[in-house]
Amino acid sequence: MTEYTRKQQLLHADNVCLSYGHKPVLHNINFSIRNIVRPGVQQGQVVSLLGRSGIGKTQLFRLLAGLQQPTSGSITINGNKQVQAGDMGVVFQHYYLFEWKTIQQSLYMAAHQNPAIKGNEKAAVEKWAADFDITEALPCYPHQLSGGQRQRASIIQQLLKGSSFLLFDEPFSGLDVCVLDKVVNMLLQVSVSDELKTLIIVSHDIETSVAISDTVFILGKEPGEPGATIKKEIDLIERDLAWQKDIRRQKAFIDTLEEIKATL
Ligand SMILES: Nc1ncnc2c1ncn2[C@@H]1O[C@H](COP(=O)(O)OP(=O)(O)OP(=O)(O)O)[C@@H](O)[C@H]1O
Repeated sequence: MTEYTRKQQLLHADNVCLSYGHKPVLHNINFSIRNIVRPGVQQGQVVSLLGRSGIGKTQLFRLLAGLQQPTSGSITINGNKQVQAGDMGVVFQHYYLFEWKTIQQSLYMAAHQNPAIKGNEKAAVEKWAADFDITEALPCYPHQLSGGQRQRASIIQQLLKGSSFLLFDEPFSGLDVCVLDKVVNMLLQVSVSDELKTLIIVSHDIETSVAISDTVFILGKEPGEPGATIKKEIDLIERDLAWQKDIRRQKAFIDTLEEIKATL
């Protein structure tokens, strides 16, 4: 069993509800993300929020990103700070990039927003571009890139801004198997780049999400309930399913997928 402790609370959703008029969408959402500490290992957090289509994932994503306010309840980060737009690096499903700027220009712009790399913006852009194999794409405009390259550029853009939270909307959808592997490795690399870095993945791809996460939250709703809520939290570290290569063939992994499908 991997040795680890969950330390201070990095993000806390407290009784979050969201309604549109009389239509409740999210109801009493409660969960926390804590800092994982492993002796001798630099380790960030990778959390997945899973749920079936139409359950409210996008709405919760928008609340977490601070793009929308809950009808009641609160989402706080780093102690007691109410989350606001800009607090989290947000990687949207369609990888928004400035179409009129080259990738290099967009990445420099992101780097200039991060005081921690002031004076070293060029080196930082070049490093991430090399690490994620898009050096050749730097002089190109977004429309000249493949979907996978756009996605990597978009992730680097958020990384350069230096936010401790990165929020991903369906990062695995529409990718072929080879690119999917690259993206998974990239996310894992990002998650260990800083102990306090937290990746939150909102997805309906159960298998890939479970394969790279340490914790899974399942959003669900029973008939008659006023909105979707967190039905289950699965600690994948406790089950010895986190940070493992070739986990997908293990029985415990397959059983966990079945358990999640039954909860959705
Ligand atoms: N502006 C709005 N007004 C009223 N209802 C809305 C509004 N936006 C979203 N909804 C409702 O909120 C619910 C959840 O939608 P949401 O897009 O979050 O689902 P989802 O889990 O992301 O689905 P998918 O996986 O299919 O994208 C749906 O019933 C949707 O109709």
